[in-house]
Amino acid sequence: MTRSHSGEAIVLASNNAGKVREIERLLAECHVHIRPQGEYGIPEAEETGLTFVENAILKARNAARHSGLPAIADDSGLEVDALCGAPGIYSARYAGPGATDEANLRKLLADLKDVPEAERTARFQCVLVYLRHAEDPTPLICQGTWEGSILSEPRGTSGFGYDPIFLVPSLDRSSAELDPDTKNRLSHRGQALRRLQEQLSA
Ligand SMILES: O=c1nc[nH]c2c1ncn2[C@H]1C[C@H](O)[C@@H](COP(=O)(O)OP(=O)(O)OP(=O)(O)O)O1
Ligand SMILES: [Mg+2]
Repeated sequence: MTRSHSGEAIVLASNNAGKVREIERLLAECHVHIRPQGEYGIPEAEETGLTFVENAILKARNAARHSGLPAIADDSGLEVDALCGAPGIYSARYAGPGATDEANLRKLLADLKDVPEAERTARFQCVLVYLRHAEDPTPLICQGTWEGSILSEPRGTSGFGYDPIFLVPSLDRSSAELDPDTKNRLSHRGQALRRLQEQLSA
């Protein structure tokens, strides 16, 4: 952990409890001390970027600025080929501002109702950004991608977001049917976090 001052907490710039659980689980293994931004009463950043990396930087900078601590942010989403990459960076607000996971997932199923199985390919994208402080000019940026396809009905109860309709072809299960360690081993977020850990300890 040479990039963060030893023992100092890192703020996790996310209000998504599902993400926080997954990231905490992975980072616990390497003794990184992270605290979700909710514990510091940090106001939510506006996600005005046009790319995952821009939004992740905006979120991390907002958390670092308000806390005075290093920060990690995750910007992620689902790209569906039949929808030309939508909902993409707008995944969290696909059914409108402040939409629930359930509303977003239902809208996606409705938009794909006439799309045959073979054309329902999709992938999760995750970009993680680590800033040592709000003005850090050299953020660490790591990415992960998870290929799959969109089911026609939800399956499983684990995870969050679009997990119940994301089919992991190699396992013939939805990502909401995976236990947390299996999801972290395969997922876009797990891949990005392992890369970030390598960079943090380099
Ligand atoms: O592993 C995943 N399994 C299922 N769904 C997922 C996953 N990873 C991202 N997603 C979906 C959830 C949300 O609709 C969007 C992320 O949006 P994104 O703005 O990055 O996060 P958010 O607003 O939920 O929380 P926050 O910005 O506070 O971190 O993509
Ligand atoms: Mg968000």
